[in-house]
Amino acid sequence: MERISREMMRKWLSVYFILGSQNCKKDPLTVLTEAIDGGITLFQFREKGKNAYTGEKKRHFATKLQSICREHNIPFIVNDDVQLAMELDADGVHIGQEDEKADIVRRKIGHKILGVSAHNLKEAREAIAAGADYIGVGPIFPTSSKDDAKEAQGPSIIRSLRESGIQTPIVAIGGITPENAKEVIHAGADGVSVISAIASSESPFEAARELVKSVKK
Ligand SMILES: Cc1ncc(COP(=O)(O)OP(=O)(O)O)c(N)n1
Ligand SMILES: Cc1ncsc1CCOP(=O)(O)O
Ligand SMILES: [Mg+2]
Repeated sequence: MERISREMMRKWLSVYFILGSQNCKKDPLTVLTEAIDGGITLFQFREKGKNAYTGEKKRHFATKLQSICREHNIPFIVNDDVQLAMELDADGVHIGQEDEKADIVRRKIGHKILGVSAHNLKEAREAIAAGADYIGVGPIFPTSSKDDAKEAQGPSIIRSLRESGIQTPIVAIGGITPENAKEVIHAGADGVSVISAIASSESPFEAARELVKSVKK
């Protein structure tokens, strides 16, 4: 397997859904299946926060979500837990500034997809130098899905990264909805990453469809 091309990465970032057991109103497996039917392009398993599964329960839950992704050809990314990603032979890993260092993770995962969170130009440049295939930028808008989230920066952070010459694929995250998704795409993001817009929706299928439409417009 080779490193993913920028072109393919941009396509996959289009509507990037993140989920953990704590985010869902109904059965997470149903939520993921509906979201896939609605058109999501990439999935991240993010099991953290209050009452999050750990150990064997976490691993078992991850394998169920991964099977659904495999059935539908949706790449499966693991948040934070590099060891779990390797054990499951996931398609990639997402890490942030407080996690294991990106260059070390790149060495561990070979050519799997590496996503790294960045909040400013310095972090973005370091992530790219360390081997990130994409950067996750946010929170763009206020979010209640991450306890330790930094202050929202607005879509201007993405515009400013692009104006500073960052050409690596970028996904915007934090408080993104079908209503504001267009704004971040116009600012230069390749896609949007969401938890609550899909996971807390009465209809994850409709929510995913609306996001797909907004990102395309
Ligand atoms: C696509 C994407 N972007 C950013 C994040 C946030 O990662 P991090 O800063 O490590 O915070 P946690 O998600 O680990 O709480 C992400 N998960 N995905
Ligand atoms: C994981 C993460 N990183 C920055 S904001 C955020 C949470 C995004 O969740 P939501 O889409 O519900 O605002
Ligand atoms: Mg993290």
